[in-house]
Parts: sequence; structure tokens; C-alpha cells
Amino acid sequence: MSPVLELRGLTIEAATAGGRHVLADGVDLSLAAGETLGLIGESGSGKTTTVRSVLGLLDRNVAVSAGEVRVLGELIQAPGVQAAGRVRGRHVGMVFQGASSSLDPLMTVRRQLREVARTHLPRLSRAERDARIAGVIARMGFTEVDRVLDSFPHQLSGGMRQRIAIALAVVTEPEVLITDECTSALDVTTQAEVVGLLASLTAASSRGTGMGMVFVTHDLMLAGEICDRIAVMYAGQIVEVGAARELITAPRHPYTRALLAAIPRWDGGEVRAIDGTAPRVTEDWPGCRFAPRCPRAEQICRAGEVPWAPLPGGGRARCHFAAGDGPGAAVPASSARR
Ligand SMILES: Nc1ncnc2c1ncn2[C@@H]1O[C@H](COP(=O)(O)OP(=O)(O)OP(=O)(O)O)[C@@H](O)[C@H]1O
Repeated sequence: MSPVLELRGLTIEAATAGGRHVLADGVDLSLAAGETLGLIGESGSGKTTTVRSVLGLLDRNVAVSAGEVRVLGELIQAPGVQAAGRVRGRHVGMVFQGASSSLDPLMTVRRQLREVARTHLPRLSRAERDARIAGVIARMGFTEVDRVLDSFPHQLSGGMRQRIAIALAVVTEPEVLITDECTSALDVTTQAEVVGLLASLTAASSRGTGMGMVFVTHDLMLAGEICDRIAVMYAGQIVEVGAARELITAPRHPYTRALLAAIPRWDGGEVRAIDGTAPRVTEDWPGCRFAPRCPRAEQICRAGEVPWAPLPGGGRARCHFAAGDGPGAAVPASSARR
């Protein structure tokens, strides 16, 4: 089956006073119907820029300089092509961090949902749209549907508002849902509720509407819980992609391994912060971008473009040493010999 969302060689640049910066560099990703793809990486790695390009919501000084984005096979972003408006809201839904605070405080939930439905589902009758709206509120786990629909945002809790933000994104039954740190501002219990809800939406829709989800987060363990596959982004490049379980239990790229080592553990195991900071990338950056922070980097890593290495579990990693023996054994051949 063809992917619902496809990014091919997507390169996004920003024009700044300090010159051109590459915010996303040759990003290749695809999302199948009903699949949840995690996009993870440190702050500033380019996750938001990448997904905003799908929505056509890039800043004015930022543009796609190479590659393309397709939704349901249709070209919506490429150099000189900006057609995301054709799919945004109808075929691609979005939920951002703090999305609940972007609800209109002066409109009831029902009115806000009606506006979205009227804009994107003009062929449905009013009765059909209202039935769709009541249905989506029930799917969000609300039992008192009319009470919620007649509420103003301030009458609802933060977690309820976030569920309304999700309802607004999925009421059109989009084929693609993009969520960007949409649970970060919530307390742990509410976060668990919202994550469970998102998981149930894609699980249900994989039999029904086939909605695929891109789940942007800096939280690798959360991505592991909810995602089928995970793509790890570093300094504008995807450096490892694989099945979620495989990637977390047997990470191959040193950056993925470093991210895992930086997660606090219950068993008192050592937590290792990643030394240094991610670079801002200008146009010509030779070699592996993680090399300056990588404990295992060798001369070859700094020399030129690093090819993708296919991994045993079906994933791939952009590291010369990713195919080493054993789980996570992405070590240079010379170190391995020592
Ligand atoms: N309009 C802009 N002009 C110049 N640089 C920008 C612009 N927007 C973003 N950037 C830079 O692009 C890089 C990637 O930012 P982006 O927000 O995509 O990263 P992120 O991985 O989503 O980070 P976070 O998790 O903090 O949201 C950062 O270095 C950021 O400063």
C-alpha cells in the first residue's frame, strides 16, 4: 500500500543575518496508513521544522530548498511548490504543544467543532456534521457529550482541553495526524490519558479510516510506548530509523545510544548526559554531525557524507560502524579490535 505521507530528500533552509542555515537535511521518511511514527531528538534538531513543512506552516524566512513532501501521493511541498493548504485540516490534522490554549475562549466546543466541520466537510449535511461531532467527542472518552459540547474552554480542565484539541484535529477523519510535543505540558497522569487516547485512535483507525500518526517528542521512552517505528533526528538529519522496540533495545547509532543513556533510571544505573551541544548547521558540513560529540568518532567520520547502513531488524543507521556485532555495538572497527 502506498504511504499516506512521504518525505523524500526534504531539505529546509533558513535565511538569517548569519547566513543560510540548514534546518532539515535530506530527510527521507514515510508513514503508512494506521502506523505511528515517532520523530525524536534533542531540542533544536529540526523535528518541528520538518513537520511544519508538511502543514505548510514554515516561518517566512524558511523554505524547502530540495526534496519533496507528498500526502496521499499528491505533491504538496517542493522548491517552488506550496500546496499544503489543500490537505491541511482535511487530510492532515495537527495537535501542537499547548494546543489546548489555542482554543477560542469565546466559543463553545460545539461551535468550534462545527466551524472546522463546515470548512472541511462542506458536502455533509448539518445533521451529518453534528452526528460526526458528537461521535468524535465520545471517541475522546467523554461520557457527557452534550455537557462538554456546550462548555467554553475555561470550564474544562487542561487534559480535557487537550482532548478537545485532538477532537478538532480528527473530526475530519484525516489520513495523517501530526502531534508535536502534544503531551509535554501535561501532568503525568493526564499525559498517560492523552497518550492512551492517541494510541486508541490510530489502533481503531487502522481498521477504519487508516489514520497514520507522526508523534514528535524528545521523550524516547514515550515514543517507545506509542510508536510502531521511530526516527531519530540530529542536527537536521535523520540518523537512525527502525522498529520502536528494536531501536530502544538495540540502538545502533551512537546518538540514539547516548539519548538512551541520558534517561534517568529507577535501578540507580548511571545517567550520562551527552557532552557538548548540537551544532547549528551551515550549508557545507562535512562528515557525521554527531562526530564532535561522539566518543567513538574516528577520522573517517569527519571526512565526508556518511552512508546509510542497513540494520538486521530492517532499520537503518547513518553511522560507519552501525553494523557492528551485538546489540548497540556501533563501534569503530579499530576500537572493536582493541
Ligand atoms: N525561522 C527560523 N529562522 C532561523 N532558524 C530557525 C527558525 N526556526 C527554527 N530555527 C532553528 O532551526 C533549528 C531546528 O528547530 P526546530 O524547532 O525545528 O527543532 P526541534 O527539534 O523541533 O526543537 P524543539 O524540541 O525545541 O521544538 C533550531 O536551531 C532553531 O533555532
